[in-house]
Amino acid sequence: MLLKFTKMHGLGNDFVVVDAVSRKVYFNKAQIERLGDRNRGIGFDQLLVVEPPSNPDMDFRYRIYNCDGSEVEHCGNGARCFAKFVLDRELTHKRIIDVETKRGQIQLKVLDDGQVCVDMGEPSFVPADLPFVAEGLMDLYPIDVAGETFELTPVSVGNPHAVIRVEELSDAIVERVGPIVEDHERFPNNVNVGFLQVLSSDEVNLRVYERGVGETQACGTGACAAVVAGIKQGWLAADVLVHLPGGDLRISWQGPGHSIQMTGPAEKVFEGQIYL
Ligand SMILES: N[C@H](CCC[C@H](N)C(=O)O)C(=O)O
Repeated sequence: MLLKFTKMHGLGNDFVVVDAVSRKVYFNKAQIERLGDRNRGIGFDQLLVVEPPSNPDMDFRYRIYNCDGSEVEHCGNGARCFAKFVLDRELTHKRIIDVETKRGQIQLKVLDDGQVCVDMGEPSFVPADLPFVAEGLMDLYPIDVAGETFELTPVSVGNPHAVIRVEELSDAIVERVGPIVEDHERFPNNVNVGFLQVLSSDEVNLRVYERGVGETQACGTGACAAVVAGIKQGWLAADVLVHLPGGDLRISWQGPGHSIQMTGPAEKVFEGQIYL
């Protein structure tokens, strides 16, 4: 089967996007891993599959797969690229788009400058919502990583995140600690690991070791998780500029009962086709 796709990225977090509205297409785990392989396939952090909605009140459904083939609940950078994709391909002419994902319903607004504002839904700090194995509710959760103790804030943005505040964002800590926490037994479904350096109450540096991928140049849900964790801990204000290796995201959260708002770019790189 000849598969047509669009290669896109959000701040260097890269995607292959497939239109499964015009023509149904399904992928098995092995196909996703091969397509995602940067040496033997196309290469991507995530595969995004755009489908018709199951709920008639929604405009689309889109499925998200990490390059290891695992299907996940939410993808912030992917949501922005999804919005650009469906407008570019004239699958819709709406600039406010309602979408079903595995985590639930989200709303995307395509702004006049081409940036996309995403209502990312409400976060949860309840360990069971990630899931994260914990004796009870705490502010910060100590976790043992190869004999060293780190304090983390568990956050669900629909997908699971462990946010660890650090004084310095060294390669060593991301490369050493990221893989161990991502696969830690206290996260039964694994976890995305964010390393947060607070510069001021409204500006941070962030690196994310993503579940099922490794470190990416940017992580939208990771930026959301880091900001709401910082607000919960009293480190951050309601509107934060997040510097990621691939660029900046603006994240806003007005507190419990409110959705997180994320605004950022979406870029198309090329269109291609490949035999599955
Ligand atoms: N690796 C994530 C999914 C992609 C998230 C990231 N690319 C984003 O922009 O939010 C997970 O397994 O939950």
